[in-house]
Amino acid sequence: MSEAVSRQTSRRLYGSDAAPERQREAFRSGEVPVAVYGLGRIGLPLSIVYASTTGDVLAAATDRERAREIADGECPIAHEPRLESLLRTAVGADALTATADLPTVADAASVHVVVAETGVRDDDAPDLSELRTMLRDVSGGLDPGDLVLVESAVPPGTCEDIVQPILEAGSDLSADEFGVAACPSRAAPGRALTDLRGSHPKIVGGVDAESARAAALVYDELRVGDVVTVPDSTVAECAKVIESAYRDVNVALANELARLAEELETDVRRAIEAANTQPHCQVHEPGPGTGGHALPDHPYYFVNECATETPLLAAARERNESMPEFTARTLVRELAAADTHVEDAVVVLFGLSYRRAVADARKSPAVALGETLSQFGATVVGVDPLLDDFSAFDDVYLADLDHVAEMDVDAAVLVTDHDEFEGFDWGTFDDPIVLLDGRDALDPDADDALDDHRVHTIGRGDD
Ligand SMILES: NC(=O)C1=CN([C@@H]2O[C@H](COP(=O)(O)OP(=O)(O)OC[C@H]3O[C@@H](n4cnc5c(N)ncnc54)[C@H](O)[C@@H]3O)[C@@H](O)[C@H]2O)C=CC1
Ligand SMILES: CC(=O)N[C@@H]1[C@@H](OP(=O)(O)OP(=O)(O)OC[C@H]2O[C@@H](n3ccc(=O)[nH]c3=O)[C@H](O)[C@@H]2O)O[C@H](C(=O)O)[C@@H](O)[C@@H]1O
Repeated sequence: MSEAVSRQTSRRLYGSDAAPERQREAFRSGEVPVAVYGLGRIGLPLSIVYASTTGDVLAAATDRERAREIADGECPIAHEPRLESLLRTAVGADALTATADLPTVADAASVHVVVAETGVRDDDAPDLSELRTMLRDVSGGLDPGDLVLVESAVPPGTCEDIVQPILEAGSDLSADEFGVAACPSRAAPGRALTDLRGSHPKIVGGVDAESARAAALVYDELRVGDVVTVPDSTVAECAKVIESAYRDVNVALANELARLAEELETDVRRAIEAANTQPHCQVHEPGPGTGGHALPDHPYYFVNECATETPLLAAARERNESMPEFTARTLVRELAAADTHVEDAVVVLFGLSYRRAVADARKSPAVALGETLSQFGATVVGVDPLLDDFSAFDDVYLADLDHVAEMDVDAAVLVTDHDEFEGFDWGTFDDPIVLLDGRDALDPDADDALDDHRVHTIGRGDD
């Protein structure tokens, strides 16, 4: 094969007959044009990891405003360490080109990384609408030898049954002319760049062996962590869903055990900690519920998409989804013990995001908790120093942390234990309040300011 053709094939990885080292060199040098579609919580950090590896990535957003913002080096994602500075560096070095011109991007790239939001709809059926649209955009510019890497979390079988057919239909190519691999992101918000660089292995599964080979080469160059190549794309998709389902079941176990604390009149949290000193026992932590993009959604990829019954996964979902109401009813009981009726109560929710250190209220337990307490007649106030989008909280008044102590408060619930609450002076409330700790974040023995308040911790039946 002539040098020109060989160099041409080194622009493309899927089916390339260039020597593997030549392919790696072509990828690292930016000769293999890469596009990342979807510049959100995962896609934007990922595009920066690509930019720092290849020196030239096309970052494709649907939203022209977001593309302009990123092209100007402005970072739309908060609370991701180093993201803002690395974005400015990548844009300044012309290593990252942000655009909303999707057809041009799709034509230019030969590695297409798709990071569309996925999840389930209100009826808990998979919602792949954003991914389908993104794939149609990609298919318009797909060429023989291109490789599509699906980073989104999707139901098992998606790459074979949905991704490939959409790409074939939109490109007039046959499935054996391009590669598709499931490469589900395992990054956690708040540490996305660290995780994307390789804090744990990257799972890769191709619709065929050549897709898997090319995808593994890309991630081996991109990351310091190991690449785990599994037999096919469905196995990779399944692994991601299993991770979330395992965590959901484990948290559901912790929450179910926590509900026993009152009856047993014991410290179930401490008992879990003691049980976990056994290497085969790793029960997670009880809390007021489970939010985010994974635990509330991914188990339904099995429960609602498989004909085979999965009662354990369904039960875990039910247990975790009922924790906000359990938390609300526990608060009503504690208020009554303090001679306060919930209808007369002003209740402050500390932490509205779905977990600590993130600014994201997606399916946060605080949403259901606020709604339930409002239905019980309470006046509910929310405080979250990280969050900037409060659109999920219809029934909740918002307050700043600095002003909440000036309010006439009857109760407070620690829903999400942001670090920003650690220095809060609980002594600034004029009168004793009911204080429900959903995250075992308070320490009455160490903090005298708590002495005047009626403190109860979910999972503790002896406090
Ligand atoms: N957020 C998280 O904690 C994690 C999410 N994931 C998975 O990563 C995937 C993406 O999640 P997020 O980044 O949180 O979603 P996101 O909603 O923050 O980002 C998706 C982005 O894609 C853009 N977009 C939609 N259609 C597009 C198109 N046709 N072309 C270009 N851009 C388009 C949207 O405007 C948005 O900015 C999901 O499958 C999720 O399950 C995986 C690990 C962690
Ligand atoms: C298997 C796994 O650890 N998945 C991670 C998870 O991250 P995510 O940001 O959703 O946070 P998380 O720590 O799982 O917490 C989810 C929810 O569950 C709650 N939670 C979590 C752990 C626990 O012991 N108790 C508990 O109540 C959290 O408060 C939160 O409301 O989901 C991410 C995702 O896929 O969206 C994934 O990339 C991350 O690696």
